[in-house]
Amino acid sequence: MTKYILAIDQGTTSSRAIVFGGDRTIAGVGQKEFAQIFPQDGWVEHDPEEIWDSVVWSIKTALKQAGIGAGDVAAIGITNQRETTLIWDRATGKAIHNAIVWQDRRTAAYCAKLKKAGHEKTVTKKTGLLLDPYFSGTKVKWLLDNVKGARKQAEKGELAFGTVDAFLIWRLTGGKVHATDATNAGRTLLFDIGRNQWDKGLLELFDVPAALLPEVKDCADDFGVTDEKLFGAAIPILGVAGDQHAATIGQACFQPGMLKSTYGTGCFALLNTGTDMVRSKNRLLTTIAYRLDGETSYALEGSIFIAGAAVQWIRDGLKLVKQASETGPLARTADPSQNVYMVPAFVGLGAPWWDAEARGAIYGLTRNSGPAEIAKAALEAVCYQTRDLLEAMRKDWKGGGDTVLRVDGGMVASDWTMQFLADVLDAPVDRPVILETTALGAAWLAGSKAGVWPGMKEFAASWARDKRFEPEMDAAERRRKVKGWDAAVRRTLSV
Ligand SMILES: Nc1ncnc2c1ncn2[C@@H]1O[C@H](COP(=O)(O)OP(=O)(O)O)[C@@H](O)[C@H]1O
Ligand SMILES: O=P(O)(O)OC[C@H](O)CO
Repeated sequence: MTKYILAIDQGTTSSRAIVFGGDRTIAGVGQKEFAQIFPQDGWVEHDPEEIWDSVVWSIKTALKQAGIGAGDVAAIGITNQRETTLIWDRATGKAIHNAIVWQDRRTAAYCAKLKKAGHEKTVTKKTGLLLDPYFSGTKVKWLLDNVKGARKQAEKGELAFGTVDAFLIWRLTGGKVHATDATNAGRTLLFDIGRNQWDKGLLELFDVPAALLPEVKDCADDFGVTDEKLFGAAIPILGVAGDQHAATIGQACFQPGMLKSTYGTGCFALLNTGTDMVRSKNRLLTTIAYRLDGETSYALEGSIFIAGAAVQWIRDGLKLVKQASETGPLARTADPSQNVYMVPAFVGLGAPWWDAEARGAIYGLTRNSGPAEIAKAALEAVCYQTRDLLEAMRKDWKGGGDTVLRVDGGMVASDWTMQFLADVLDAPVDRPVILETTALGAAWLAGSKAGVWPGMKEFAASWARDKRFEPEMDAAERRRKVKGWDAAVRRTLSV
């Protein structure tokens, strides 16, 4: 029996497909970036066809690189940028509008209105989330209200809503399956994470017809088979999880108290709290970590909207470097006597501030400040923000944030950043050998379901560390730096 597993990692800036061999090493990779569309201040969109084309291209490339055909693949696992919202026509499979990306703030005023009317408490109780434009619910309403004829069509059952996973499942199965998994459903504002079902009251509040919704399945489940015409053979889709949940799995954070943080476009820290649905008193989110065999494990989550995106801005916007990897070495050359802080609130601030109207700022510039100081401030900002999240976790859950932080995502390639992270957290930071933890998590879901990969225990035991970063900064210096950061954030908040 074939043991190859194909993971599709559909991220914010690129789509990746990775073929894992039976020994869980990478046999082939395909990756394609796609356009970020910014129609207005605070709006972010993706072209659904570009997402689809980049996924198909990546799959074909990964299979070719691995030297195998679709018939050699035992199963597919899908993981995806979460919350990004699509609505498509069930008859044609065509989306009715560009995808509205998780970073998009167009529904900020509507969220503020709902908050003012006192709805946040109920919403948080059911969903573990907050009334913020980040999540899908208000994006769905925006599409139904702003695309001509959409609401009528939705009510007649002619349209389908989904996050990117559901859209890909629909396309991959040739329109046969309309399904998502519990982790993705849990980010929509429409799903009760305690009762594990779509919630009638929330659908009414956000004015979303039930006819739009996908079926919600476990993370390791039967999501149909790919249309044979696509890759030459039908492949079963057996695993699905939002990317941060897949990274939690890929990092083997299966025990309560284990913590991971992923540094891609944004940064997302998840603390496994087991079957305990911990309620945050510090504006963190309660989220489904994963749902396996009908049993739900929960996590506390801190979400930062801009991490690697600040590095991209330094590369593409300011053109201070040619490659993202040059930012760490550049930061190393910065003048240590300068106190430059960047608060990268390009699309508002996420946890624990949740300020949709805040915008980015740089403080402490002098005539001597240059590219090195700005690059350093951008990398440091990601670390300070992680500290803010961990401080909140420590308050919310005994033992929360006191363990080693397992890190992954594009940015963790920067040793300089990881050392500064350990320094400001005053905690060890572990970087694993396999940095593609998100894809690995999706592959494990599919591989274990297919019976070709080991169960949770054996998989967790195979997690291997590449490098541990120990804190080296002295306490007084840490306090001084964090104080400066706190002041910079205060000056950036919109209210
Ligand atoms: N060596 C590096 N130093 C700092 N940032 C990096 C480095 N390599 C990649 N990045 C940043 O990491 C991000 C890409 O990470 P990735 O996990 O692929 O993101 P996503 O899944 O959100 O598309 C980019 O924003 C890029 O700027
Ligand atoms: O594309 P990423 O890796 O930054 O992840 C996006 C998140 O899932 C958004 O919630």
